[in-house]
Amino acid sequence: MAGQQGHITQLGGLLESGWFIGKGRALLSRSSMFKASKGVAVEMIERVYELPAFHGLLEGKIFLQNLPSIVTARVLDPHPGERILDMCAAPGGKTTAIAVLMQDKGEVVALDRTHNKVLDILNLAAEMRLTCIKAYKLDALKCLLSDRPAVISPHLHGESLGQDTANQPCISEALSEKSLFSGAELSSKQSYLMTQALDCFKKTVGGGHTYRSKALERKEARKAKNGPGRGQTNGGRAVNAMGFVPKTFDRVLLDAPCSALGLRPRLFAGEETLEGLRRHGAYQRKLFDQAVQLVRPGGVLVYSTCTINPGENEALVRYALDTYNFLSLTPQDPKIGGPGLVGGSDVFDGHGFRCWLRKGEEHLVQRFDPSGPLDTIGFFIAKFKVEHV
Ligand SMILES: C[S@@+](CC[C@H](N)C(=O)[O-])C[C@H]1O[C@@H](n2cnc3c(N)ncnc32)[C@H](O)[C@@H]1O
Repeated sequence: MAGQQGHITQLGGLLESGWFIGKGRALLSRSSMFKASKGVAVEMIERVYELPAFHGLLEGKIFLQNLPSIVTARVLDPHPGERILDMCAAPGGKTTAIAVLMQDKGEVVALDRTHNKVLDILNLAAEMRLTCIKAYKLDALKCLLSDRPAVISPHLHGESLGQDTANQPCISEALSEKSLFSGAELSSKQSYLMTQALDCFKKTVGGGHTYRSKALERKEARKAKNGPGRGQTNGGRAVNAMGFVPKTFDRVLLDAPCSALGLRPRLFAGEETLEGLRRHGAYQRKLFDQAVQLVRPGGVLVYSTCTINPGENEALVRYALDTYNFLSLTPQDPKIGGPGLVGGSDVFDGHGFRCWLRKGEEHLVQRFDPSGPLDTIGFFIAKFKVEHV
């Protein structure tokens, strides 16, 4: 694309490998376009394709997804009736794709650490009329109940307990015989926590002696007047989760926050430093350490990113396989992306990101190259079988 502010610009071109998508008037100078992170750069005045905007159109029926995102949900291979965890879920693209594949039967637990993003997930689920999605606000670095101090969080008392007991994961875990008594060996800390949660539940709800704070009474009055609010939220408030019992999910998806170096179009690039890339890698490993413990024996863990940085992709796989001997890479279906990178690079030395895949492992992952013929965003998917006992 060429042009100066105010000039008519041809977008795209009639190149053999490209498209002519129309003519537009540049509203910013070329240099401002590449500096601005927001705003309208070009006003389209003549289009070849009159494509409508997808968002807001056919609400609940269409949700625009990148091809690798759909592939990720399919690679996870969720089945109706299963219990799935989507650890970093907002805005819920993959969460909803998973729920659709499960025919809305079973449970998809979707987490995000940001309150409003949890509301986005709930809104999207409500829009698509998917009832098996339960979204909670939780820092996925603190997903494991065994990591919590052996005290009951204040949110178990009073208001939130009275409002939405069914949606409190720790309580529903505590009440679920499956989690409490079948197979999952609980540490003394977890048992203590469970007992406390049960006691708390019996005292406040089960026994009929419900404690009702003034704040709860005010909230209930508002709810009676205004309706229940959006989705499963309490009048627009996301529910906090405390964490989950280890080894209780059939499948876990970690679609990790990343450097997003695969995203296209990317008008503003060049912010990342090597140190920043390393920080992403370190953060992803911490999230992975949580994810791996939540999968039941024989279950599946899928790790994905929308970056092309091997330090966040192949190096994470190396870390996973070298750290957890009960993990193995498992073939993916569908397999559309190319092979992963074998070897390593000294550029990533010093923080354990130097080593990537070993020969033979490259075909068990999918790497989507944004400059390749598939014309997708850059993306990476690894699928692990979890065999711990
Ligand atoms: C790559 S996006 C997820 C995209 C989403 N899976 C989808 O397909 O729609 C990463 C998300 O992780 C969330 N996140 C980052 N750190 C987190 C943490 N410690 N706990 C929970 N969520 C986190 C961010 O808020 C962001 O929404």
